[in-house]
Amino acid sequence: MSNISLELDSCRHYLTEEHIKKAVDASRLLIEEVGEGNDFLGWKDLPFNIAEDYLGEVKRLADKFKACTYVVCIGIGGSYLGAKAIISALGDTFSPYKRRSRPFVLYAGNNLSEDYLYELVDLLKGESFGIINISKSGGTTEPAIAFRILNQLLIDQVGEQKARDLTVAVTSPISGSLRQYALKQNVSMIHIPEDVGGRFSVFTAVGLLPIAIEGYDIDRLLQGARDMQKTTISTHFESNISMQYAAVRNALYDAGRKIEILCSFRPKLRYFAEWWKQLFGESEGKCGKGIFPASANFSTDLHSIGQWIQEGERSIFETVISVDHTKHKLQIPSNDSNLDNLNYLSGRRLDEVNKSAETAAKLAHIDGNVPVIQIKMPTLEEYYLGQLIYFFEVAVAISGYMLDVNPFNQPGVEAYKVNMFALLGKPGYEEERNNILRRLKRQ
Ligand SMILES: O=P(O)(O)OC[C@H]1O[C@H](O)[C@H](O)[C@@H](O)[C@@H]1O
Repeated sequence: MSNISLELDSCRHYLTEEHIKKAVDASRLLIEEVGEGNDFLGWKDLPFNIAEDYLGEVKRLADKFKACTYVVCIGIGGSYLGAKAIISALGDTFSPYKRRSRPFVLYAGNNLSEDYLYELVDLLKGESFGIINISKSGGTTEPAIAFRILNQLLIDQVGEQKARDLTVAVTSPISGSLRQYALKQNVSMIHIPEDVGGRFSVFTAVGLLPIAIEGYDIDRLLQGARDMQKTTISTHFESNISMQYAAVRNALYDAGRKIEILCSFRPKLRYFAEWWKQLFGESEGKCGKGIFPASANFSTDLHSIGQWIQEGERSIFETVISVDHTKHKLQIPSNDSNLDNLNYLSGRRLDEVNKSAETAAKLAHIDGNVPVIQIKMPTLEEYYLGQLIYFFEVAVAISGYMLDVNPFNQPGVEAYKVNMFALLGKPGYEEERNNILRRLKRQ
């Protein structure tokens, strides 16, 4: 079985002995569990430690929804991005418009848009649907509001008892209002281990349950993660691609490359990049430090921000996820009139054109002084996606430690929440409310 690999040709010269040493030291902190945030390292051994009972329960809960047309996955941040990343990478791009034998997973609670929820409710009216409500803390505002609205719709459509049967709560085993709700209402509940943070939770029910509902192979996903764990939980620089990636991106950062653009020529990886942005953004962006994680979808974006990438400020580097094989084959047909001048491509696979675009962009960007890191994966299958997720999880932990920040907290996310609660008049925020109202009057 081949593996995901890393190619650093255009940026290896940025690496110094000092960066390599820092990366080895950071790996040691992770492996010996003595770095900051070491009470949130449950993700590290999850692929090996996940109990058969727990996995069995995930599969049983997924089966509960078999007869539903839709299952709404309610959650925000780490509580939906991993599932959406994997499901989008594995799925048929046009599945919303095709007949399916499995339930279709929809997402809610990741924004506060009234139109979004109205339109979702409108779609679900009269349809058979279920809800998985995912929140580690159990009290995040966006998913809580979405659940209140969708739960009411479900009760109106099928009655209280059936609505309970069609709901699963994925939350903390200890505290939070979602847990209290599930206990009081006798709703099925599966826990997120306390020592696994939201953005590291793909290999818990947070990611596994929606992925299993869509019918994908969660055992293969975990196998990929396990195989990646064997080489990345190690201090051996030459064989540890997570450590190499962490080292080179820190070297690039020290050389003034403050923005990393995760790119791919596969639209199916668009949401993978969204998952990656949360993982790296929340883990590293603190204490006035951190690479800004951005993303681009090529070749689409070569026709928009491609200009900036080629000739704009040289503060960027690119990390390209290259996928070797497609799932389907499609040839470009010949055409007698050749009015579009495309006959030189007749009979050739579209993937050949896509790969040429990828090589062309890589060379052009290197020529334009953009360092390019390449991550190669054989196909978009569960096994390799499991590898890729785990590869990035280890990399961000090492990279964060190299930067001397705690990669496992996200204190900055609270700031907007406090202001929002104050503005909305949430009990307990009276003083903040007075301050913020005074401040707004002044503006
Ligand atoms: O799962 P929850 O507790 O609802 O949290 C959902 C998300 O929101 C928080 O504000 C954090 O920034 C994220 O790291 C987290 O994944």
